[in-house]
Amino acid sequence: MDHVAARLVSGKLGGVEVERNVDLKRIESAVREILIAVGEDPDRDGLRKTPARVARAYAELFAGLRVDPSRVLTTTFEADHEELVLVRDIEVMSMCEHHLLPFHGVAHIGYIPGHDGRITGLSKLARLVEVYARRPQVQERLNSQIADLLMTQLNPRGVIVVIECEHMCMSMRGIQKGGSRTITSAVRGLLRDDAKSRAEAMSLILRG
Ligand SMILES: Nc1nc2c(ncn2[C@@H]2O[C@H](COP(=O)(O)OP(=O)(O)OP(=O)(O)O)[C@@H](O)[C@H]2O)c(=O)[nH]1
Ligand SMILES: [Zn+2]
Repeated sequence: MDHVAARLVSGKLGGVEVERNVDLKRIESAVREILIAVGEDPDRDGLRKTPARVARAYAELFAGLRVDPSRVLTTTFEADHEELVLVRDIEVMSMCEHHLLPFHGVAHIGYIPGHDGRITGLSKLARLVEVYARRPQVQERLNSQIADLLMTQLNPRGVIVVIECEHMCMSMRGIQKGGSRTITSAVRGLLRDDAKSRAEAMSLILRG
């Protein structure tokens, strides 16, 4: 197995090099065992390559475990902008750590730059979502990890992250309530402490 494929298709996630390879063979043998355990024949034509496919898919879906998120926001600019910057509807695709089933939806990320007026590239916010989402996750942790890293690295006056997702573990199995969306939020700094700033950000987020 070539090393780039073992890491991820491109070898990069969130614009950052994926650090370690994944043990594809180990995933393959585990998937083969699962297929046998659920009553399938892993040697039938349609399933013969499935363990290897799932291994490559998992290498991709969990590549965020092998990327250092603090390397995503390295580009910052002087912009002399001290008001809210908000990127809405950033696609989120993650895997629930309880059932290893997907949850998907959108993230809205806003921040008020620090007094130095430094901002980051807009795409970096989406890249940060990607790195944290490609791990076994719960929505709440995904949400606070994004907010906390922005606070630490960008040194802004405030951060707000709102995530809305549908969880396949609630739609396809268990309670089977398709279409329900879970909304979580994390607010930090001025956006937590100042009701007017928070209300302004929330109204922009909820407008869509
Ligand atoms: N808070 C939170 N819960 C989640 C998330 N994803 C899945 N869950 C929940 O995790 C819980 C796991 O509950 P358990 O009782 O241990 O597992 P279970 O028997 O499969 O639960 P059911 O889904 O109710 O059938 C479920 O209530 C899921 O809905 C998430 O991102 N955040
Ligand atoms: Zn789940």
